[in-house]
Amino acid sequence: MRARPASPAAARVPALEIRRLTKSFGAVRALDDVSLVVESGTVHCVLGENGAGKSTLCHLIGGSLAPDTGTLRLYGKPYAPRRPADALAAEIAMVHQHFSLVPTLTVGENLRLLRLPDLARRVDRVADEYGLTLDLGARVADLPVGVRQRVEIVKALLREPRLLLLDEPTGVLDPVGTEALLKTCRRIADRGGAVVLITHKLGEVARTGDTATVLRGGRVAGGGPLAELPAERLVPLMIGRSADSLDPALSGTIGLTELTELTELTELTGSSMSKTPQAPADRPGPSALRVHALTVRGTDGTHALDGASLEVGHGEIVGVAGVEGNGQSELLAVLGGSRAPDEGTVAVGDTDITRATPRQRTDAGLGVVPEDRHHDGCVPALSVAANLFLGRLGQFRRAGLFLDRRAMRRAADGVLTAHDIRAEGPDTPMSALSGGNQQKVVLARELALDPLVCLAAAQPTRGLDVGAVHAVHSRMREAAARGAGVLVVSSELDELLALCDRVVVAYRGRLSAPVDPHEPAARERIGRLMLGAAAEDSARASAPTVAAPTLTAPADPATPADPAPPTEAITPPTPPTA
Ligand SMILES: Nc1ncnc2c1ncn2[C@@H]1O[C@H](COP(=O)(O)OP(=O)(O)OP(=O)(O)O)[C@@H](O)[C@H]1O
Repeated sequence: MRARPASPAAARVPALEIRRLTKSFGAVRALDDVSLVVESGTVHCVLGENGAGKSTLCHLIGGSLAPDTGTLRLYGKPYAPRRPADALAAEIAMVHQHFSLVPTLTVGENLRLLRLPDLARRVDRVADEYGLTLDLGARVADLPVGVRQRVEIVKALLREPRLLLLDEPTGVLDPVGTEALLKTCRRIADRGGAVVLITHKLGEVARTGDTATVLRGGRVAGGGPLAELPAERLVPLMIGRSADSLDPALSGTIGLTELTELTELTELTGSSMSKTPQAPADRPGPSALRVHALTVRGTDGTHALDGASLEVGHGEIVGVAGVEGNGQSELLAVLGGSRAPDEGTVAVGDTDITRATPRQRTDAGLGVVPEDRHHDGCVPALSVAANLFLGRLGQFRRAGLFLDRRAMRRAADGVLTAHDIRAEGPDTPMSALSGGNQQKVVLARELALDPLVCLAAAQPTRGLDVGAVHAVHSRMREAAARGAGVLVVSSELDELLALCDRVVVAYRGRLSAPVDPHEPAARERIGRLMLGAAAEDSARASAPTVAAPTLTAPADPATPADPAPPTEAITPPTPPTA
């Protein structure tokens, strides 16, 4: 980011002025008379529940959408972008919720697509100034989503923009990555640039932001300098009810624990924990999920998963913590069937699904919420109803042939209401939903599996507003209470501590022995395991506890899962020094 001229006159000109912006999609008014000002030298946070209009605002500033009415001014001059190239020409860079990288190319090849002069110098400069280094030779498809996000952020910074727009950038980052990004935002603002940061995390807002605007139902619900907007004023503006009404377990997930005003909430954490119910005798298999000695090797022989073992009991919620890139992505990919393990077995109930087809996994009762649900979890061009019943459309076929669309719509309507999914209707294309509402669709679909023996979810509350986080936690607890095993991979340690019965830590492709999140020093112990302390001992200790299971084969072995394409291994990141 280039330093801005420091003349007093220049300092008074806002970086961005938005006046009375309105944008509708058919009958949906996504933005309604929205005005806001972003001063240069500041981080301006835009907050609001799922579907409030935040991304639409970003798209209007970034030129990928045009407003119906309203005007924008950039550094004092009229600004009316009609296409993204106009925004780039005006030195605005954006990082969207969904990645725009070409997965089959390397990081370096993706950067070269920007066609920027002096690319090597720019890459070095971003690495020096912001500490954002990249492995230019790594293939994007092989990178965990957090690293892909870092590539997107570097891409934006390479342009040396005057205004940087970040649409929920930290959802896919682990705490270390989040911290680095927030520092980057701060540094940009301190050097005279301007940042618009869209986030659901109030802790991030408190640590990084200078000013905020809260959107609700497409309108400005409030805003101003954050010094005058403590959390107890922001939360009601965002969700229409007071912070006191929130489940204490939520406070960590949305970052409230970092706000001194609300620390007392965290003391209550634990009061609403799920309690492991007695598993009825007729549950299939000895446990809901058994992962035994799973190994996934890269083409260079390094281990992305290195003999990882894990067991989730019926009615139990088990969390996987860890710094990103320590095998969590590969574990979910193996469970979802997009990657075949080199060694080891996976069983759901009493069914071996190690090499099962997606259909066989579903039939065995395994629901999977993948890490990158936009690409792997849904089909954006299909309707919401089709996405809700993906893989189960057969239940709506009449005479084995015709799809009873009315019945499907009726069923979808019920799910939309039950899960508070904000969509015009079941026929709306998935691509027209806000990011958080897409996430709710994927979760609703996987939770509705019948039978649901085990749900494996990566970052289940990523991108969800505080109300939706509350609902998702409740649903996962309900699924466990009904006897399903729930495996949650999350970069939010607070979320895992609040939600789980046991937490294991991924480190260099291994999983530690479980930690009881209710023990007094659980956070510190997990933190040490995340940095590798005692990981070897712990992994050794846990290995014999999961014996190689004797299992039945899936019902239809006719179509074995495709072997995973050869991939380059990702070297786990060097753990940060404490
Ligand atoms: N291309 C589109 N076609 C139709 N409706 C759309 C389209 N894009 C957005 N919408 C609707 O506009 C409203 C605002 O969506 P937007 O994505 O801006 O919300 P958001 O605040 O970013 O939500 P989230 O936090 O879930 O990402 C929603 O009702 C959404 O369904």
